Amino acid sequence: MAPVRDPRPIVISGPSGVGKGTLYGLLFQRHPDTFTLSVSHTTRGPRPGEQDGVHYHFVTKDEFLALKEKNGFVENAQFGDNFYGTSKQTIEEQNKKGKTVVLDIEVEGVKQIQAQKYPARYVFIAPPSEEELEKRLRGRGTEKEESIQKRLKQAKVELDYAKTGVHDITIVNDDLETAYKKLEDFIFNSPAQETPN
Ligand SMILES: Nc1ncnc2c1ncn2[C@@H]1O[C@H](COP(=O)(O)OP(=O)(O)OP(=O)(O)O)[C@@H](O)[C@H]1O
Repeated sequence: MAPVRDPRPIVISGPSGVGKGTLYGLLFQRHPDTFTLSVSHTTRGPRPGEQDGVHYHFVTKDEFLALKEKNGFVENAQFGDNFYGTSKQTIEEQNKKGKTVVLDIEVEGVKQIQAQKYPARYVFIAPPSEEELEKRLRGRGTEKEESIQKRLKQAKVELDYAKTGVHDITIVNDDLETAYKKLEDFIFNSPAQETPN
């Protein structure tokens, strides 16, 4: 397949459990050396087995805030006591290596990237129905009941935001292979944006 013509990162969002990871996992597997998942910065400590620069860029709170002050993040958020963010430098370094960067982020992050008009392409992954989303979340077996309820509530926020029409494409992940083909086609075949002179 021809290389990705559009150099902008692909921002993938959608409710938890809809299949984002499954879809871009297939993309990475079927197009080796083409894509990379953006490595976030975080102030939380590494968990056993997590490597700096691979799973996260582990930084101190001071380092994080300094980078934020310099407008170094395309998006950042605080969860509990910890800060998380995607740095512009991380995206640009991967771009220079010829990789298309994939970002998997929540609605607030999407809004931040859009607010600062950072060049990106926006893909929203939607569930065939709320019932099916709940089934997948439960079927994955990774979440406790409380977490499932929280994710289902947040799903409504994500779906409402998608209805405002801010994404370049919405893909319903019903049949996995069909959804995958739509994602692949969008990434490889949608015309590259003209760069203004
Ligand atoms: N098209 C599909 N049909 C049926 N099941 C699917 C489909 N796509 C993904 N799944 C299953 O749904 C569950 C959730 O998928 P996945 O973990 O990829 O979701 P996610 O959107 O990345 O979630 P999170 O945001 O929480 O990381 C998994 O068990 C996965 O195997």
